[in-house]
Amino acid sequence: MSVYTTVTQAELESWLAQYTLGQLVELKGIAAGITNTNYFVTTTQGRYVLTLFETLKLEELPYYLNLMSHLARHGVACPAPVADRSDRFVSLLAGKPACLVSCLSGADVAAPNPAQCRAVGVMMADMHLAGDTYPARMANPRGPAWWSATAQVVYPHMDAADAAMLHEEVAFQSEHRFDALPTGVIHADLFRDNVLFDGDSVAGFIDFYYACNDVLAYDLAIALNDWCALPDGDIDGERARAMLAGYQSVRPLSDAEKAAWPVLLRAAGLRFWTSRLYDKYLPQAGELTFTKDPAQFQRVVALHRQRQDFWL
Ligand SMILES: Nc1ncnc2c1ncn2[C@@H]1O[C@H](COP(=O)(O)OP(=O)(O)O)[C@@H](O)[C@H]1O
Ligand SMILES: N[C@@H](CCOP(=O)(O)O)C(=O)O
Repeated sequence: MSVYTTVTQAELESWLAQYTLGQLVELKGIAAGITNTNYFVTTTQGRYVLTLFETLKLEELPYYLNLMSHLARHGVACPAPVADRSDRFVSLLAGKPACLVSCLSGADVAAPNPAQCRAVGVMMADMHLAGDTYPARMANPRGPAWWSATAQVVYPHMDAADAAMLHEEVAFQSEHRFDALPTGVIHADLFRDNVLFDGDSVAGFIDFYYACNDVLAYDLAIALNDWCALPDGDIDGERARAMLAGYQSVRPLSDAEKAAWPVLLRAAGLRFWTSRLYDKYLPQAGELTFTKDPAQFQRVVALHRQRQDFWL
């Protein structure tokens, strides 16, 4: 469940008085999600999603909410934050930073087809182009410095062979620099549970709270490792080619990005292998970790190490 903070009707009514959204009709908790508390909020003016941030602080939120607003204004399918009468996207509710965003239609897809993978590729490229005019900057909090430090913390909990492989991957990535590749705003966590679909059309990307400035093709590698993965960690070539073709129909990859692609796929696998290991061995109180199997990403990385064809 993902209602960590309970909001009463009365609390919400009083908070909603800061907005021009009419009267509260319904407040309903959302079961899905891991990090934050989410509710569907219906008012006499429409339907919204209320998020109470459980870990991010008030002063950290403008980067993400202004980004979503920027992307939505540029035609990217994503929730648009709603401003209150003081023109703020975020303020405290029940002691937590809280915001309202537009409610999207659609649902996430557990077993995507090639057409859906292509549509995600197209929308990601649109998002990368739209992000070009977003002025704020955010370093990637889950970059090489983070995975190197986190690996040190998890090694003692791991089987010796697995720890050796993790060590090799961290060392391998440290030998590669991506300074010459195009950078910009990336989502950085565009997994299947962060995209809503209406049929084969993207209804919206959600959960932008890992968004940051980093290598654009790395974002595509993160998405491909999840959207195109088979249960054994191998990649379904048909879905991978569809996602890459969709992306490149809007933003063709440069020769330098293509040359870096195999290393980026391993970097994307390493990032989530490491975070899942950390969550498994050092779970935070109240955190839901049962769906996040580190072995899936270890297999993804192991297979990328042996691969010759990268679908380009
Ligand atoms: N703007 C939105 N429109 C419709 N549904 C949404 C929206 N934002 C979130 N949801 C629903 O809430 C669920 C949890 O949201 P998510 O951002 O993934 O939460 P968390 O940050 O806790 O992981 C999603 O799976 C989706 O069903
Ligand atoms: N999509 C990720 C979860 C988000 O990353 P984390 O660093 O918060 O664990 C996954 O499926 O592992």
